[in-house]
Amino acid sequence: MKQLTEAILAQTIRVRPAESHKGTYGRVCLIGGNAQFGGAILMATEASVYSGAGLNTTLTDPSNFVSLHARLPEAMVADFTDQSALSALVTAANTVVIGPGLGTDATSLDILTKVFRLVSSKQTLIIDGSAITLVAKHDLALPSAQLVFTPHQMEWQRLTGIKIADQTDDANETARTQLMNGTVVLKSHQTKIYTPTGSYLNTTGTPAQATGGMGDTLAGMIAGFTAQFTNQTDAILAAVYAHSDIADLLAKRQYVVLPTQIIQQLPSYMYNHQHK
Ligand SMILES: NC(=O)C1=CN([C@@H]2O[C@H](COP(=O)(O)OP(=O)(O)OC[C@H]3O[C@@H](n4cnc5c(N)ncnc54)[C@H](O)[C@@H]3O)[C@@H](O)[C@H]2O)[C@@H](O)CC1
Ligand SMILES: Nc1ncnc2c1ncn2[C@@H]1O[C@H](COP(=O)(O)OP(=O)(O)O)[C@@H](O)[C@H]1O
Ligand SMILES: [Mg+2]
Repeated sequence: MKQLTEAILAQTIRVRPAESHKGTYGRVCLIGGNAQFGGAILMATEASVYSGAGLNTTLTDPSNFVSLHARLPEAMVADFTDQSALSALVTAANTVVIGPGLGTDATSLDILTKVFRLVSSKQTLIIDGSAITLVAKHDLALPSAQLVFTPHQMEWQRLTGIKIADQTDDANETARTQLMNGTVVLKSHQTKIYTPTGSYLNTTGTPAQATGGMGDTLAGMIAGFTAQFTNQTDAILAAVYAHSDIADLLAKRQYVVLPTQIIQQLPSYMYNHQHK
């Protein structure tokens, strides 16, 4: 297993060409946030916007529209039960993220299965939070897209049946290949990333990050990075590294680091780590 270092940032985050526009930096479609978990999709969306994705649209429960717009006028919104909006927005996206705060009821399952039918092989699909639990519970067939699963250890246990104590590198890599030809970001105090081209250990991170919404924020960052940077594996690795590196920087002076504080740091952090 290779260790991730700061080199992944310069390898991934490029100086922006002058001759470019919002369309150059990708379209992200984020799906989640039921009436109970609006904060999750709000943080994921904010992380994608602040990572620099060119256009961001959030499909969520309408009860979240006002709060989302009040915090984040840059993002567009649509009702996640509106079939024609879902269809148009998912098919137009470069990167789709589904799951933060989606919930696991019949409506959530219906949305997830529709999204699985809509995505195609050129798109990156990030499956997080409730969407992972739904795939596990209903044994859903996976679509042909560039798949990225972002489970924490309990979600990985649900998905693979491997108990947390038995989640060794060999078992995890075997389970990844059985599941799909995609990437697994297995989140814990030492996050590991299993990709078709190798496995990586994240070397950044702090217990100051152990608070609700931290993974929702990572899912949004992975969306923002994959939408605008060409190499999808590097984009995932750079997002994982940056998410926890920013937390480490803040934790030098803070007992707890909030997901929204990490998001606020993204534009300056990326400015400091961009490369020609
Ligand atoms: N503000 C919000 O709206 C929030 C919404 N959330 C959403 O709530 C839904 C349920 O997700 P949860 O993860 O809370 O619930 P889950 O029931 O999926 O998992 C949490 C359980 O897993 C256990 N666990 C074991 N190892 C763990 C590890 N390494 N990391 C994290 N948990 C571990 C925890 O102790 C806990 O009992 C998701 O859709 C998620 O996106 C959460 O992100 C919390 C914040
Ligand atoms: N003790 C810790 N050390 C380092 N990182 C942590 C620690 N606890 C949690 N994290 C990170 O916080 C995030 C938690 O993700 P997740 O459990 O999905 O949160 P949520 O669903 O509440 O948003 C992951 O990126 C994980 O690596
Ligand atoms: Mg989560």
